[in-house]
Amino acid sequence: MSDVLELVDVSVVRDGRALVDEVSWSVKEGERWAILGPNGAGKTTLLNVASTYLFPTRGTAHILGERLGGVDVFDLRPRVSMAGIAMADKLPKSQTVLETVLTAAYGMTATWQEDYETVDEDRARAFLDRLGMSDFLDRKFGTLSEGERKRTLIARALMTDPELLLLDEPAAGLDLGGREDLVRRLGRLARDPLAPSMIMVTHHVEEIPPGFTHVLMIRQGKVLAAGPVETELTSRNLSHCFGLPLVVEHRGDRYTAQGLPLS
Ligand SMILES: Nc1ncnc2c1ncn2[C@@H]1O[C@H](COP(=O)(O)OP(=O)(O)OP(=O)(O)O)[C@@H](O)[C@H]1O
Repeated sequence: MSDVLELVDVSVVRDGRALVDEVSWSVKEGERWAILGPNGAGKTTLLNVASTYLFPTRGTAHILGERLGGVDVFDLRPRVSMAGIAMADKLPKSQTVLETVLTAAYGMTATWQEDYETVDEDRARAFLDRLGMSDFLDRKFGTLSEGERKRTLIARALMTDPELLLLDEPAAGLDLGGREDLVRRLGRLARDPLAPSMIMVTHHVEEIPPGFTHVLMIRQGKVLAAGPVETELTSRNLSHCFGLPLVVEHRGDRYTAQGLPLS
């Protein structure tokens, strides 16, 4: 298995503070990682390095075998896709859901009278179907609910056929039904051997989809645990990560966590 991502002693320093602090981490092809950590831990900063949009202040980052800083990022970027709420702000609200996904195939955010190939349109429809968005193809992106918007963004991220898919808090802001629907769909994607390697940032162990193989826990920019979910997603590690006593339970292919009652 080759490395999709390899960070060696990576630090990202702003205003004299290390937002990411000497992180060494490698993601192999086919792995699905969940990044867990409290607010401000550096999760999004790490994801921004993986997406090639942020260069480390120190250390080396290899993404899909290319060294960040030693390769033209414009060659690398089409191979990595990010589905996050930051992208939603860049997409025209008046565009339809189908157009929103289709434009990704052309490296654009808005339609510009391109002649879309039927094959691209078929792929866009198929990804939207996979994310349960078939009934929304002609709806304006700006009129979608939070959950519908998130599912559209994931379909859009898959449209470029990336080798690495980055998901920034895909279930944040969703109601229970929306979360469970998304977790099931991400679980199906995670188990698809043809799907890209995946890294997902989340605050909640309940949001880790079945089929996710590894977990990285960070706190104050430092890695506390990294490895297979079965061995690393423990009460001890999670308590250390979030700074209070937590009990992790594993039921079926899902996880839950609860704080211990105050004595
Ligand atoms: N450009 C910047 N300059 C200075 N500090 C920054 C900058 N960007 C982020 N930070 C700080 O870096 C820390 C890590 O931010 P980051 O967004 O990576 O955390 P996070 O783990 O994703 O947090 P959250 O769970 O709240 O989204 C935060 O304290 C944030 O305020």
